[in-house]
Amino acid sequence: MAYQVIIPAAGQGKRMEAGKNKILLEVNGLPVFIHTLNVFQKDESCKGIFLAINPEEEKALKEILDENHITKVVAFVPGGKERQYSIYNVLKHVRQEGIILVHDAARPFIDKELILPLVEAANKNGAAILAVPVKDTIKKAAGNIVAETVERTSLWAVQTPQAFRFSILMDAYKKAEQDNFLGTDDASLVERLGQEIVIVKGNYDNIKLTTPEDMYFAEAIIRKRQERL
Ligand SMILES: Nc1ccn([C@@H]2O[C@H](COP(=O)(O)OP(=O)(O)OP(=O)(O)O)[C@@H](O)[C@H]2O)c(=O)n1
Ligand SMILES: C[C@](O)(CO)[C@H](O)COP(=O)(O)O
Repeated sequence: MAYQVIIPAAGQGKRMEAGKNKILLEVNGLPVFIHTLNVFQKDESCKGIFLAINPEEEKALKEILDENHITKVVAFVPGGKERQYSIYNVLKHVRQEGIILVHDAARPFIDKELILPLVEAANKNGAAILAVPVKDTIKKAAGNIVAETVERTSLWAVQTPQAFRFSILMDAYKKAEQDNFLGTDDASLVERLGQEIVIVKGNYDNIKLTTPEDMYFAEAIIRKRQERL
């Protein structure tokens, strides 16, 4: 089933403390964002990649994409101050039909086998997200004092891709703009429409590279995958 994908890549990577956009860091000899885009480049169901970028990185990104034979990028759109604004900027450039995925450039280990069930769930239900059961106990706190232990069996650690019927996602973004609402994922905007969101169980390899230690987790994931070959 065909889809298009928005890949937000316009962050600064502050928490990675690398002094540059973390999606340009290399894992196993390739930039993080190339690992990510390769998955969609190789997926015949992916009919177009739309990138939110930092304009000052455009030339370098295009050179790297050419070197790696990534040919499906349809548009390079300037990102915004927040992840949500970057995605909204891109949405206005996407063909307004079918299923649209949003996937973080900073999540290079998405398993291609998970994309079809996610797209099918979004086609059937309107919206679907990848998530994994939380493994740690989660508590709410006031400062450093525990306020509440959150019951774990109903908790999920949400990932990307997140998949939507295009019209639903666009309506959600328009409402968030009208209401001046800022969310940390796209599904939180869609939930505000009263739209049901289906969870598709993902896997724990699909980490978001966020802080320095995530880079050695990344090396371990690559090694595990190479051993399987
Ligand atoms: N204004 C922003 C912020 C983030 N992103 C992208 O959204 C994804 C998830 O964001 P995050 O992990 O928070 O990346 P950064 O914002 O770069 O990280 P930090 O918050 O540490 O600066 C990343 O691929 C990032 O490039 C984006 O396109 N535009
Ligand atoms: C969208 C996301 O990856 C789902 O877990 C996450 O919310 C992004 O958070 P970030 O702080 O913008 O990286």
